[in-house]
Amino acid sequence: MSILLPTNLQQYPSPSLSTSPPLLSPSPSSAFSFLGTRRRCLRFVTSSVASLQSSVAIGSAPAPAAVVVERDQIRLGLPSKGRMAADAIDLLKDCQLFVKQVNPRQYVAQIPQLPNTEVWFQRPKDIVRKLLSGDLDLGIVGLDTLSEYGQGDEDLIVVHEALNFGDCHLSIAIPNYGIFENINSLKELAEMPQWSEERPLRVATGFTYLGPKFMKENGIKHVAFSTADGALEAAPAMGIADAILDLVSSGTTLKENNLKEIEGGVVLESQAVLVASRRALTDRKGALNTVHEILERLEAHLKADGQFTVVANMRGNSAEEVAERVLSQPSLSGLQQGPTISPVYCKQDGKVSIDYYAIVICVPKKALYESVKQLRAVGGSGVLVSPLTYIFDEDTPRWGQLLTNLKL
Ligand SMILES: Nc1ncnc2c1ncn2[C@@H]1O[C@H](COP(=O)(O)OP(=O)(O)OP(=O)(O)O)[C@@H](O)[C@H]1O
Ligand SMILES: O=P(O)(O)OC[C@H]1O[C@H](OP(=O)(O)OP(=O)(O)O)[C@H](O)[C@@H]1O
Ligand SMILES: [Mg+2]
Repeated sequence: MSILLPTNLQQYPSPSLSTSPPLLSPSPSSAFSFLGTRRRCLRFVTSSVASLQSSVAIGSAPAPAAVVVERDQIRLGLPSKGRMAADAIDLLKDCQLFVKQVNPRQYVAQIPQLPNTEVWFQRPKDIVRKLLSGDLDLGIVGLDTLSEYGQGDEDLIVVHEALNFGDCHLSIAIPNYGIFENINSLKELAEMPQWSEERPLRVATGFTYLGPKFMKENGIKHVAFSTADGALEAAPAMGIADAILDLVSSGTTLKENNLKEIEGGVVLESQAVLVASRRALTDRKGALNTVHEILERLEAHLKADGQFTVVANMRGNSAEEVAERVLSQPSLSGLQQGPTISPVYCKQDGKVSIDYYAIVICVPKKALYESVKQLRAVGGSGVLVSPLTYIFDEDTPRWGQLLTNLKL
């Protein structure tokens, strides 16, 4: 199986973990479509071809436009540094997938539990770019980065959309003073008389794809974007911009810079996602199996992570009667399955009898105290609460969705 790569984007010519040498093949026209990221690749290849053409002039063989790399290893991209890096590794660890990185400056690592998979540490935006170019097969990044740099490319498939870390949202913010003091919604902002073709609303953002797209979708015409690499919240006070479009999590940076969010100004809710290249899943041997295993582990862990196991004793005449009492409680009646009820055998005066039943239920962490109160209300005692590590269902719903998406 093979993936097509622009010639000079092969950045890992001899990775110690790869076994197969690169093979040559013609480039498909689809390899460089309308996307910005791909346009960058195209420029790269075009200049490479130009320099190769001059070498043709002095007698070398004509160069192929693209290279197909066959490799046995599935490549998973993880953030090399920044907010997402440690959390991504921790999440995998919680799924019993241990990333063995010899030292933090080494950008390749292995996961012994997935022998056909190698981890490559990259900046999040480069993970998306390399998924598109075929240099990576899977990746963990924020949905914001995926949306900004993936630009809706159909080759990118979100396999798990809620990895439970990196929560933030991409939002428009404006000053909470001056002409903006009474502006509280995107509609009000758009309708301000100040903006015209000559003097548009100036927005500073690092999201130069999502920003204009959002404004266009919301019918905001007189708008101009500028960009910077960070500390965007300074732009309005510096007089460089009227508004900013940036990520917000705690809201502290906005507050400290006298900025406020506005109704209708949220472009995207984001958290970490597992993303795969469609081409890799359909063409690369072993990729689908690897995704299945990672997905099963993630789902089992993430589902369990939000719940506790609760065990309680309950006096009763029969298991059915105890079950009815438990299920009469509003917080407990929504249980997907269960309660599991087992008789507790007691020996009294040489006779074995059943006076109590042990009930086992799983409850959402947020509903724990309410559930305990309701258990007590129907006669529960000796309530034990323990963390749940994994819940393996019959199959993962996301796996079914993935197969449908891949038309498999
Ligand atoms: N408060 C936040 N600010 C920025 N990103 C956040 C925040 N909270 C969660 N995130 C997530 O973390 C990602 C950014 O992580 P980090 O800043 O390490 O990335 P980066 O892409 O390396 O940034 P840069 O290239 O600007 O240094 C975002 O894409 C987003 O998904
Ligand atoms: O809502 P908060 O919790 O305050 O977080 C939001 C801020 O964090 C990020 O900046 P970062 O720390 O990455 O700095 P930078 O913009 O200078 O790169 C983001 O760009 C916001 O400025
Ligand atoms: Mg910032």
